[in-house]
Amino acid sequence: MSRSAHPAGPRHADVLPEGHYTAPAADLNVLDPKVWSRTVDRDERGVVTVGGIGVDALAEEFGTPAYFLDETDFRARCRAWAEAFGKDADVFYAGKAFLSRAVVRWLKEEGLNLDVCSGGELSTALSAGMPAERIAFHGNNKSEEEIRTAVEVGVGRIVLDSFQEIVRVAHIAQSLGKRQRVQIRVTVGVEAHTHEFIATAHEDQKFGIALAGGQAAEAVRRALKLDGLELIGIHSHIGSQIFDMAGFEVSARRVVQLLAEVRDEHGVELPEIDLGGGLGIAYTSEDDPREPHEIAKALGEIVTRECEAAGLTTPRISVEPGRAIVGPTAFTLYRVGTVKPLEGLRTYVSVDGGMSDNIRTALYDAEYSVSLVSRTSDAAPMLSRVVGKHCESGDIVVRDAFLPADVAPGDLIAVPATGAYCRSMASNYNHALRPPVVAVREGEARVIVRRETEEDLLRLDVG
Ligand SMILES: Cc1ncc(COP(=O)(O)O)c(C=O)c1O
Ligand SMILES: N[C@@H](CCCC[NH3+])C(=O)O
Repeated sequence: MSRSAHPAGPRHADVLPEGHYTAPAADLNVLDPKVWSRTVDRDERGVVTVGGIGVDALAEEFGTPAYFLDETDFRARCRAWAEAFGKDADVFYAGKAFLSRAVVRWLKEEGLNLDVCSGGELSTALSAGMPAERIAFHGNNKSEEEIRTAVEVGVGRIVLDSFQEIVRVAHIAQSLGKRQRVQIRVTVGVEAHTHEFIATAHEDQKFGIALAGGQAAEAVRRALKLDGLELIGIHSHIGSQIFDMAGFEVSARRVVQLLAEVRDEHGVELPEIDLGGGLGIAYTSEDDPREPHEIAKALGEIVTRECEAAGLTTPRISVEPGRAIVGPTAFTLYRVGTVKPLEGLRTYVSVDGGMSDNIRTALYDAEYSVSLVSRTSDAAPMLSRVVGKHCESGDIVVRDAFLPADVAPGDLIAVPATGAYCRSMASNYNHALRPPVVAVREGEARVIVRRETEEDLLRLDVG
């Protein structure tokens, strides 16, 4: 993501401070459809609406801060992924991005499968009626209890992450008189172009078993020998928020090479490969994500080509998009509190949430956009930093963005593209109450995850 300093000075700065920010849009009132979900608009009063409901009414009914999730957009994205990959492939929504029972029901209705990575996600999925065979269970350190539950309920696949886990899952399955379908997660040695904390295919990190040095081949050797396991394929996930397809292509090629080695050594053609998730979304107008059909085409072609070259039957492909489905479907609505202009620097616009509802800016230096949504404004663009109310100077929601210079206490501002990894990574820092998630669809809004209350926090504190 390239950013350049804008030549024109904002209201409070004759000389622009250092920072990475895009030039303000020609009209700050215009909402870029790249970063806003599909039913977002402005009404005749200038108030932003989602699913036909104004944010003023939403703030009044549900309070702020709150996440508003555009269900129409979520379902459309599920369908786009399912259609792009077609009947010969499987799409597993990665629940870590955001999971609730309503989401599980939507996934089920739209024909998607689900990737879970903890006992908690598994029980949410099951309690909302996701059939176990449509669930993949991930994790680098699944507990014995989690494995036992997953095997007992009959999840469609467990993705094995280490040599120890191969044995652990085999023993548990055997003790339950079952044969568990499994994939082995390999690290293909790709340096994905993303933040270091969310890249997962290089060798020096905790996930998977390296292809390098024949370790993955050894893992296959061991898994094939164990009665409790039915090895159905190889899994690779190279990281998250990735735009460049090159990493996925290298990964696909290396996974197919392993399938060919397995065929040569064992006479077995593993029927599936999973290329993970990680597809990037637009957080600002400068980001240009790929559409699901482009991704499906690129991955399908590379796998088919490599398999033909190796004389293999093309395996069934699966993918695990999380962010690319839910990320763009929600925005966080905040009420502006203190507005503090710092002469020669920028204006700090404080909101009633912060790093407790969006840790991504602090954790990954993530970039977000922000708009004034309770009204339009013709005021000049003002270089702003949207900050929260936590006792921490790094409590930044949007590092550098332009808001109209007349933004004032009481205004509503919204940060788009917060559907993924915001509510799911939310915390109670400073005893903040985690905000609700409100689903909006065709003129109706309903809470799908309620706001935490002080009683919730006090109940955990058992003295
Ligand atoms: C194994 C696996 N699958 C899928 C995902 C989902 O990634 P994303 O939300 O970037 O699509 C992740 C997270 O990075 C993951 O670790
Ligand atoms: N939580 C990260 C991505 C990690 C994805 C899961 N392996 C984010 O917000 O971008």
